[in-house]
This record gives sequence, C-alpha cells and structure tokens, in this order.
Amino acid sequence: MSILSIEHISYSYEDGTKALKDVSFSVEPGEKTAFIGANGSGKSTTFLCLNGILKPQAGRILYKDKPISYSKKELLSLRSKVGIVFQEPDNQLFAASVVQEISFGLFNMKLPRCEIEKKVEAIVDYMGITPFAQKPVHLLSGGQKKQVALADILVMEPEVLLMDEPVSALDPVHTVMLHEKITELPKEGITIIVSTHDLDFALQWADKIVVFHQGLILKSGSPEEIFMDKELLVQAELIQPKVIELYTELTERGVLRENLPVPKDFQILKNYMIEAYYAKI
Ligand SMILES: Nc1ncnc2c1ncn2[C@@H]1O[C@H](COP(=O)(O)OP(=O)(O)OP(=O)(O)O)[C@@H](O)[C@H]1O
Repeated sequence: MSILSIEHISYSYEDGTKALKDVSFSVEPGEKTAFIGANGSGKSTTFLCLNGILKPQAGRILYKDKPISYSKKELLSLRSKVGIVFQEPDNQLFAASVVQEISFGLFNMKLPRCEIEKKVEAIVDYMGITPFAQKPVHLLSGGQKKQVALADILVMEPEVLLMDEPVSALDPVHTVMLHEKITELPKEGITIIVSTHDLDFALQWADKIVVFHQGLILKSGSPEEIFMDKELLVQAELIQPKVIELYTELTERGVLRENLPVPKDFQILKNYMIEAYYAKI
C-alpha cells in the first residue's frame, strides 16, 4: 500500500501558469523522499496539492490508496494526517504566543486542557524552543519561526510530513538539529517528503529522490541513480554533488577500485581513499 500517491495531476494557476503537467508518483509508508528541481519547477505546488490546499484540474490524489474527495470533512481529516510546513513560516503562524500557536490545533480537536499542556510541553522540549516559548510569534527571528512552524505540525502527530525548504533561514546548529529530527522521525513511522535545494543533504538523507523540471517529473529513483545521472542533472538545471563528482573522477582515473558503493558523504570517500592508499603500499 502506498501512503500517498498522485496520478497524472495537472495544475494551472489563475493567471494561466501551468505549474504541473501530468505528474505521477507514489510514496511508501516510512519512506524518506526528497523533491529536487530548479526554482519554479513545481515542487511547492505539488505539496499544496498533496495536502488538499489546491485541487488539481486533472488527475487524482490518493491517501492510503483511496482517492481524496475534497468534501470539507475529508479535507479536514486529510490535513490532520498530512501536515505541511511551509517555506515561509509567516504563512502558517498566526496566534499571539508560541505556546498558543502550538496549542491551537489541539484546542480545535477539543482535547482536555491537561492533555494539551502535556503534548505542547513535550514538543517544545523536543524542538528546543523552550527559551522563546512564551514570546509573541511576531517577535521571533526567521529561524525561530521555522522551528515553531514544525512544532505546530508535529504536535498534531501527522502520519505524513511535507516540508518545504525546511532549513532555509536556519543557522548551522539548528540546521544540524533539524536534519537529525527529520532522520529520527521516519524511525517513529512518520513518512516525510522534503523539498530542498540542498543536494548534499538529499543524497545523504533520502531513500527516494524525485526530480522536477518545468512542471514535469523527469525521473524518480534512489539517490545513487539520480546523482550519478549527469545528463539528467544538466537537463534539470541541477549540479552534481561534489562528493559524487570527485568519486567518479577518482574511479575513472583508477585511484579507487571499480564498483565501490556510491559515497553519500566526504567521510565515506575519505575512507575509500585511505583504503586505496594502504592497498598500494
Ligand atoms: N499563486 C501563484 N500564481 C501564479 N503562478 C504561481 C503561483 N505560485 C506559483 N506559481 C508558478 O508556478 C510555477 C511552479 O512554482 P512552485 O512554487 O511550485 O515551484 P518550486 O519548484 O516550489 O520553486 P522554488 O524552488 O523556487 O520554491 C512557477 O512558474 C511559479 O511562478
């Protein structure tokens, strides 16, 4: 069973921009998927369709193999299971204080106050936002808003998390923290789709990469399949991660032996080189 799939969807905005043209793909439960593609290639529009905010003019979206019907009740139910963290947190945050913001959805679900307080406290702690938990949202920095936006969604315990550019505006420490969280969450059964321009992160993190270009999906596959395909990357206006470029060159020059697994980061490549060095002396 796929948890989320789209079949032949097309979406045009009111001004006539054809943002998606016959796009199909599916995501399995617990899978870590990265959407990559140049600016304006259709990644965010796909997110908005997946969460039911936009309704495609053609094609259909299935949640757990059942097509979504767009009735008010079903959309509410879909959005409680498929949470979206927007690229711009200001599109998502509107309550006065951080704690009120994170509690809002739980109050809407009419949970008992003590349960709400417990859940909010746990998520504030998990996301490391205790130092500014009582602050008004509009006084937070861009990166802090980003953390609150994620807490806001996580507290609702979604089954699928859509994250549009999750680390833009985050400093290095919070980038690492967020990367750790989105590596941990799938182990707890949450399916995550991330839209990112950070191809090094996509290579390390994702199980599956989906390449967007001008409203089309050019290819989806494992990080190795995608990032070793230089022609595809040129067509998609993307740049091959440096670690793969170097690995390819070292293999072609015979410095590294053939058939070593594609390295996901420079630490692995360094280990290959140390091994190659000792094999030669
Ligand atoms: N509200 C809108 N009205 C009209 N056109 C839009 C609207 N939102 C997006 N578009 C257009 O739809 C196309 C796809 O945009 P989308 O935001 O989905 O791309 P993206 O891949 O997420 O880009 P980025 O990497 O820059 O965030 C672009 O041509 C964009 O200009």
